[in-house]
Amino acid sequence: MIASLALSDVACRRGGRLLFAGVSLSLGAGGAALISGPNGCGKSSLLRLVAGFARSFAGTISVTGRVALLGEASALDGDRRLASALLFWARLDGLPDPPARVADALAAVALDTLGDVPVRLLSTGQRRRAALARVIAGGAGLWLLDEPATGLDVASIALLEQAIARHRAAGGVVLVATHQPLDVSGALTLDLFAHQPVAA
Ligand SMILES: Nc1ncnc2c1ncn2[C@@H]1O[C@H](COP(=O)(O)OP(=O)(O)OP(=O)(O)O)[C@@H](O)[C@H]1O
Repeated sequence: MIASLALSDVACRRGGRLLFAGVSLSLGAGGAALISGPNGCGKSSLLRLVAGFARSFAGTISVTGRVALLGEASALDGDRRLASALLFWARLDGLPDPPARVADALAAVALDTLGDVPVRLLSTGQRRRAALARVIAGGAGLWLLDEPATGLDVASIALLEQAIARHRAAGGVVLVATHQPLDVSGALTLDLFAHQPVAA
């Protein structure tokens, strides 16, 4: 799996306000970083910059490999059955054997018995795990996970941590914005609060 991420002196401006500046980070194969900081300091905004959905105000961002963003919305069709909704995206990803990829991803998040259930009927935590299954099945090298543990029970948090560990062992890279402590061994930590601009 090919993946790397390098941020150099990145600054972000939203709504006319500088959120953070001077953010640098380098992650190679198997690397991980946990982004922390109070509400509104720009964690989600940083992930969106890396995903290419917005432009940084300053600095450079370089990404190698495909990127998957786990955000608030799962983008899974609520009317489709879970396995079918995942299959839709897995086919678009163009990787070999999409049904097997989906089955493996569902097993990884312990939703393998719910593949026939329409997405809209899933519970909050199950929907979050379904979104993670989509990331797992997609095979992207760089995972951008925005509050992936929100709504998850203890067992599901362990599954999330295992999925991250497996992804890194395969050479993947993970950038996680989280308020909750997660067991991600050897992860770098990035406290965005420390990068808030100093008032003039
Ligand atoms: N499109 C936008 N236009 C203007 N301001 C925005 C936009 N998107 C986000 N913001 C502002 O940028 C700031 C940072 O938001 P962001 O969602 O990145 O914070 P966060 O650190 O992820 O917060 P939380 O911990 O609450 O998830 C907030 O004040 C938000 O209102």
